[in-house]
Amino acid sequence: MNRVLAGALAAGALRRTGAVPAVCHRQLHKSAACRRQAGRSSDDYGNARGKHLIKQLAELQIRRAPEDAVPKRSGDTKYTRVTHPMFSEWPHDSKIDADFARVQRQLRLSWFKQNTEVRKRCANFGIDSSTFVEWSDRFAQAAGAEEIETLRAEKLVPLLIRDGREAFGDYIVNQFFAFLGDKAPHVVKNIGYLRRITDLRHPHEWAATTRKVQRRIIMHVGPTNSGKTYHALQRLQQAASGVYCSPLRLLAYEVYDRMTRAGISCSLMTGEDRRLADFSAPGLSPIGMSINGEPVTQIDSCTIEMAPNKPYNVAVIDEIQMIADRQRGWAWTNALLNIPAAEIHLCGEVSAVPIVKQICASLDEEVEVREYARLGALHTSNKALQGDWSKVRRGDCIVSFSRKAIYDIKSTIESKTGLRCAIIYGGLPPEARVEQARLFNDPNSGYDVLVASDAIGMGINLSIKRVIFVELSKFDGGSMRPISVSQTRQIGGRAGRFGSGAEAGEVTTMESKDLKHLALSMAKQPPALAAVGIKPTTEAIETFSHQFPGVPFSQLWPMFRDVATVSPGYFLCSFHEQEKIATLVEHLPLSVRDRYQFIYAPINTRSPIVCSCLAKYAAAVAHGTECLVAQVVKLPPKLPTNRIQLEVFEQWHRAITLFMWLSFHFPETYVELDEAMALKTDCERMITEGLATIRSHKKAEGLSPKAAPGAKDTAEAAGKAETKARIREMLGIKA
Ligand SMILES: Nc1ncnc2c1ncn2[C@@H]1O[C@H](COP(=O)(O)OP(=O)(O)OP(=O)(O)O)[C@@H](O)[C@H]1O
Repeated sequence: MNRVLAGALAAGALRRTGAVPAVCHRQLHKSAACRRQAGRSSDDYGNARGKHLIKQLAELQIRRAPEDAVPKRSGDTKYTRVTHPMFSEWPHDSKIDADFARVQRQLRLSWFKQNTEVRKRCANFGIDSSTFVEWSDRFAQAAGAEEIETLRAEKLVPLLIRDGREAFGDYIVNQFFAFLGDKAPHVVKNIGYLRRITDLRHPHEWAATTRKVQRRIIMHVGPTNSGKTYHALQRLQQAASGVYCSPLRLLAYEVYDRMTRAGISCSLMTGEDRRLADFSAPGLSPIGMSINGEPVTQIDSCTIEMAPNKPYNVAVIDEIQMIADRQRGWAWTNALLNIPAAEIHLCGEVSAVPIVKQICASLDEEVEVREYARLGALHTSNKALQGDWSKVRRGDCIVSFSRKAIYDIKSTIESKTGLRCAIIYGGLPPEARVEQARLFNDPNSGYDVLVASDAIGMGINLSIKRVIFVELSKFDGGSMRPISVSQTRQIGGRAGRFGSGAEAGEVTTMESKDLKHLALSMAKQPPALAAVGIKPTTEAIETFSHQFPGVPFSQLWPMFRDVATVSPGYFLCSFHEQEKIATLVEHLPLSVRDRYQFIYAPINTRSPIVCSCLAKYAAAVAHGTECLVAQVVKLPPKLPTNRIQLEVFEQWHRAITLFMWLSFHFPETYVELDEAMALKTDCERMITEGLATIRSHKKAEGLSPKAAPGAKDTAEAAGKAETKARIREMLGIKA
């Protein structure tokens, strides 16, 4: 079958087998002339085609009906089209899946051979065009003949479905270099050495001292609101020394606050904020020892990226399922592998159990699993709101994933129901999110409803009675993707928080068409995690860079990824954001180490203000001068009066927190930490005051309920143009 497929592919005969829809075939063989006519480069074309194929996959997932699939047509018993949201976690266990999957893989391999971006990446290693054609052909043939273990359909298809086109493309290129290293080492100069220095197969060996510690791993798993974190924190509170590792600054601060209030000396370490434990209590000296020499309780609360490698009695790592996150997963892996604590408590979803057990087994460490049931009932309603915003009531949380839609929904609800809405989304500073949550939770604040994005999925205690999903798909930077089962459950599970006064929670959707999918997701366990993220060490990047003198850092980074090797059960975290940052500071004379620091700065490269500030900040390090926050950050003098102006403040806030983050990495350059903190507080005040007064320009009365989110608004467009002009002015960019 595989040979047949491989041959068929080469002969362009896939379509005749009936295995691939005609449209795919046409897409694959569209001529260069067509591309020119469409005004696209061949690269763009490659991407568009990739997108198209992914869409085809979504629409054409023909397989045997699983027990929980939604039948599209009555009487269709043999096959069913399974789309959203099961698509994001497509099981691949039946025969037809495997066959279909092989076809998809062939399509991707074919894409690989034709993609100009791939050719460019190979050219970075000195592979010329004809050599590429020869060896990519052999590679595709070997894969088609199932000769390459790592390219078997069972492995590739979940990867494609779960992680998307970009990660999949990276994986194929990486496997191509592995193939060359094996079969044609002469094609790439020094390939053996390059693969040795990019060998990341043994991450547990990076912390040799931890391996000497006898560790006990305890996993607290269960659905949201089941008391997992509560139990782990109870244990931490009793420990003589310990650390809490949080996915969010907000949560790290909450634990710091909780410990300090309980009279336990606790320090806080986040990227932007460091607070030492208060040893001013009588009998305690500043080094953490009581006067008679007995050690005192010392707890550290930190964000996961800051997890220190120092000995503790107890370490708590929260939201362990994030270990599989494509961007940040490495931080959880580092914490799990490296913290030398006698007891490690992991809190999170049950989906993380198998992979954690697998990793710990390789370390000869046993895992004890404690499962918890949800505290308080949660049910999925069998009725949607059917687009009727007047049905929104007190205690509801409306969930949408676009910032603009959130403001529009707020405006619509306020005008249609007279209820007042608080709002929470990822772009708001954590302090403003806490304030909005407080307003929503406080029955006397005058706020009744919450309109929020998935930012509520973690870390904020909310007294929500009912969660209403306006949509179940989210833009992931490249395309709209259904949110995963895990995300849906995490967000939906916010309804009926234990101890919030709303013990029985309800989940529903705005539109009836989404209700079935919501019910499926809420009833389903997220699938077991397949792999955990890692990132290369600075030393590995440094050694690699010496092999390519003169090659820009932004290019070095993907080159490293192309040849690196990781063990099964691990993946290299996405570098795409890092590549963008590397490009921003490319022109500056920075050392490899300094560049490495900058590219892991926690910034959103879609924010023009933050990007511009980063370049200015980095210039100070490169030129050895001091950088004063006031020289770079220029807060607008007036309060924001619309959401576009508010966005400018949000961006400035991120620029200030970036300054604070850098001040811990380059203390001699960024010296005005106190001034930065004052500016940050000022910015937060203006955002909070702005939020209280902002109303959409739109007359929501006249809008149809469905049109409310995402509707065009000319006043806002004018506001946007004005704000853009202001941003340009502030950044000194000519129009
Ligand atoms: N045994 C308990 N006694 C008192 N309060 C509890 C208990 N268990 C949990 N809680 C409270 O219930 C709420 C939910 O608990 P917790 O945050 O530990 O749940 P979780 O399973 O970690 O949920 P999530 O994953 O959503 O954070 C918290 O406010 C917590 O303090």
